[in-house]
Amino acid sequence: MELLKWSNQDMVATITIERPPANALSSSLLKELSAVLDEIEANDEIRVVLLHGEGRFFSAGADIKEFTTIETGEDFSKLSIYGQVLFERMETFSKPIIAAIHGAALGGGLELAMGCHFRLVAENAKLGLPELQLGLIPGFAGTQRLPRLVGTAKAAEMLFTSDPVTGLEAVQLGLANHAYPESELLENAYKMAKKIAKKSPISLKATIDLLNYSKSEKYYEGVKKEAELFGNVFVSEDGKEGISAFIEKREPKFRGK
Ligand SMILES: C/C=C/C(=O)SCCNC(=O)CCNC(=O)[C@H](O)C(C)(C)COP(=O)(O)OP(=O)(O)OC[C@H]1O[C@@H](n2cnc3c(N)ncnc32)[C@H](O)[C@@H]1OP(=O)(O)O
Repeated sequence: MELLKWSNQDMVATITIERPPANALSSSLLKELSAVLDEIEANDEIRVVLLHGEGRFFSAGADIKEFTTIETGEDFSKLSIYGQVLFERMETFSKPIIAAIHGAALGGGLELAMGCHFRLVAENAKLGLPELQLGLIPGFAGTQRLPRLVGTAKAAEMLFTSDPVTGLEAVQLGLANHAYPESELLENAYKMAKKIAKKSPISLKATIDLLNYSKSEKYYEGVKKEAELFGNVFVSEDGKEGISAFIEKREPKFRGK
């Protein structure tokens, strides 16, 4: 593994995202994550998974620079489906997965965290789905998971404005379970993971299976539609403008085309 490392101690697997400077989720990183999940799934000594990021951020989202190498709307839809399927696998995984978020979880980074069973955050972390700032929309099921966690109106505000919430606000909204000073986040996350690891893996798996029944058919229809529209927005002029503006570090000018 080049972009992730993982270790196993006390029946807790800790996965660390290591892709400086922003832990952006390139397609290779997503493939590595899938391979790590295969290994963890097959390892009976692991009962809980803790996911966090090395460096300044948990993850600043999908790799915006890689977007410039993708040409067709169909290929963007394929990328969207790849992330959706991977994060669905996490939410339906046989072992609990906890995200420990410091710095920022933005765009695909927050979508990755929302694919975990719950989130623990640093008080000053920033969590948001800023894709509309890029002339795009979320594509890794964020449009469906965010409203389930924070309600439709707050999700609409976060999406329309692109403004992130802090770790403390995320707890008030139900997006995260607990907030800690950044220096104490990992220690507390690990403590909770070890507590969960003492439970029977059979009842943990059964609980995860049952929690997933709270997702309706509409949820899955929404995820499918998201992938289709994700492809559409990328081939719009505004989508190209938003990505160029990010790379050139300037404000985008959207024209509705
Ligand atoms: C399906 C999923 C879709 C998506 O996820 S779309 C992406 C959604 N995410 C975003 O829009 C977040 C974009 N990033 C930011 O807003 C900011 O960055 C941060 C708030 C994370 C950090 O800001 P600051 O502290 O001022 O640092 P900095 O100079 O902007 O970033 C440091 C370096 O990291 C690169 N970077 C940041 N985010 C991404 C990204 N998502 N993809 C690729 N590169 C990224 C930058 O470009 C820069 O790099 P350099 O030093 O070479 O200029």
